[in-house]
Parts: sequence; C-alpha cells; structure tokens
Amino acid sequence: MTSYYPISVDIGNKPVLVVGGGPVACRKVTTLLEYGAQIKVVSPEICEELQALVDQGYCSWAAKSYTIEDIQEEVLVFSCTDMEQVNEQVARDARANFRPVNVVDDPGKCSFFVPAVLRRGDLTIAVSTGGSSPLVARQIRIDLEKIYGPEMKEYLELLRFWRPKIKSALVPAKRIAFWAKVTNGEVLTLIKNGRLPRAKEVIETCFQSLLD
Ligand SMILES: C[C@@]1(CC(=O)O)c2cc3[nH]c(cc4nc(cc5[nH]c(cc(n2)[C@H]1CCC(=O)O)[C@@](C)(CC(=O)O)[C@@H]5CCC(=O)O)C(CC(=O)O)=C4CCC(=O)O)c(CCC(=O)O)c3CC(=O)O
Ligand SMILES: NC(=O)C1=CN([C@@H]2O[C@H](COP(=O)(O)OP(=O)(O)OC[C@H]3O[C@@H](n4cnc5c(N)ncnc54)[C@H](O)[C@@H]3O)[C@@H](O)[C@H]2O)C=CC1
Repeated sequence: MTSYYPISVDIGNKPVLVVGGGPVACRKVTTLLEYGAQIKVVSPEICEELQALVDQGYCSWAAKSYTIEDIQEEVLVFSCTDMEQVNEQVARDARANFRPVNVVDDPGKCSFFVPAVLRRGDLTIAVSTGGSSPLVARQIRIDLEKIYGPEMKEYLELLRFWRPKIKSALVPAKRIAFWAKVTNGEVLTLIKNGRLPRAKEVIETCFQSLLD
C-alpha cells in the first residue's frame, strides 16, 4: 500500500482543471476557491450550485466533454465524472503530462487525495485515511472542531504577533521559557472565555519578567 506524503501547497492564482460538473465536482471547486485557484470546469452539464459560481465569475466553464487538449498548464487536475472510462482517461492524460491528479471514483488512480480540513485562522488540520474511509476522515474532522474552536484564530494571531519580538529580545533559553508559559493553557482559556485583554496582559507580564 502506497503511503502519501502530506504537504501544503500554494495554489493562489494558479490554473486548476476540474472535469465533471456534479455535486462532487462542486465540492472540490468550492474548497479550491477558498485557496484562490483559477478553476476551469470541463463538463457537458453542470449542477445549479456550480452554475451560480460560474455566473458570479468565480470559475470558468467549458460546456463540452473532456478531451486531452483540456489539460494545459494546470498545477492540479481533478476528475469528478460518474463515467469510469472518462475518469481513467483523465488520470492517464494527467500522468502523461506530469500533472498531479485526483480521481473521485477510484483511490488507486489518484496521485493525491483531498483530506478533510479544519481551518481556524492560521491553524489547518488535515485528516486523511488514505482512501480507506472518507466518511471516517469527515467524522474525525467534526470531532476536532469541538476540541479546536474559533478561539484558535485569535490565539495564533497573538502568538504570531509576539514571535519576531521574542526572537530578537530574548536569548534562546528564555524564549523556551516564554513559549512554555504562554502556551500552557492559561492564555488560550482566557481567549476562549472572551477575555482577550487579560490574555494579552498575561503575555506582557511574562515577557517583562524574562527581560534582563
Ligand atoms: C480517495 C478520495 C479521493 C478524493 O476525492 O480526494 C475519495 C474517494 C471517494 N469518496 C467516496 C465517498 C464519499 N466521500 C465523502 C466525503 C469526502 N471525501 C473526501 C476525500 C476523498 N474521497 C479521498 C480520500 C480521503 C481520505 O480517505 O482521507 C473528503 C475527505 C474531502 C473532499 O472531497 O473534499 C470529503 C469529506 C470532507 C469533509 O467533510 O470534511 C463522503 C461523505 C459525504 O459526502 O458526506 C462520501 C460518501 C460516504 C462514503 O462512501 O464513505 C467514494 C465512494 C463513491 C461511491 O461509492 O460512489 C470514493 C471513491 C472510492 O472510495 O472508491
Ligand atoms: N471522491 C469523493 O469525495 C466522492 C466521489 N464520489 C464519486 O464521484 C462521482 C461523481 O459524483 P457526482 O458529482 O454526484 O456525479 P454526477 O452524476 O452528479 O455528475 C457527473 C458529472 O460528470 C459530467 N460528465 C459526464 N461525462 C463527462 C465527460 N465525458 N467529460 C466531462 N464531464 C462529464 C456530467 O455532465 C456531470 O456533470 C460518482 O460517480 C462517485 O463515484 C461520490 C461521492 C464522494
């Protein structure tokens, strides 16, 4: 069994091809749009939700059956049709063109999978079962949503703000002490309870106590 290497890829303003226009294609397109991809959908017909995205100019649509010429400079290719032969053809063409390809009806034909994703500001948690059970990936994502709530966004924004400051103001041993203190749960709990100003105070006090 192949194991897949997880990475985070920048697809902002990059061309992505989606073959097929049903609900599954639409789910992939919706996620891809969140990351700023330039999407071309190729499909004789598309569902209402995708039509709305096309009408609003979020992606383009070529109303035709897939042919090899549809693969141009795309950084990712998704084959989302209900036709096994078409999906197989897209997979073969994409691989021949060295394009990473995702085939929705057959994990064995994918060179990459789409994980179930939880985002909280700068935090991204991606869950993959390597094709064994997308439903379990989804359930784990839902479980994680309960553990990592919206407070993670403000929490990470705060830590991001302090990072360069700590790097330049404290020696390594004190940096470790600083990060241990501000990530020990107290600051996060304060933010969770709507007490952001107090959380900021705790961090400031910790910083002051470590200055020479
Ligand atoms: C291999 C993979 C390829 C790929 O698409 O990348 C793939 C393949 C297949 N999915 C199928 C079915 C379903 N997929 C979902 C949902 C998701 N599927 C996603 C990913 C992946 N699906 C990749 C593996 C990821 C991994 O294993 O970790 C998620 C995580 C991401 C996303 O698509 O955005 C998203 C959840 C997002 C979220 O909620 O967070 C649901 C549930 C639902 O729709 O509610 C069902 C119905 C229930 C069921 O059947 O389990 C079928 C059978 C089709 C049939 O029987 O006709 C195949 C084909 C096969 O397995 O043969
Ligand atoms: N990977 C995943 O997450 C999941 C995958 N699936 C699989 O995904 C497949 C697609 O699911 P749905 O979107 O519900 O199917 P659907 O039947 O609603 O849509 C299929 C789309 O493919 C298009 N199409 C057909 N022939 C084409 C061609 N030659 N060129 C370009 N486009 C073509 C159709 O016009 C239609 O828009 C299903 O067959 C199922 O096996 C189902 C659920 C989840």
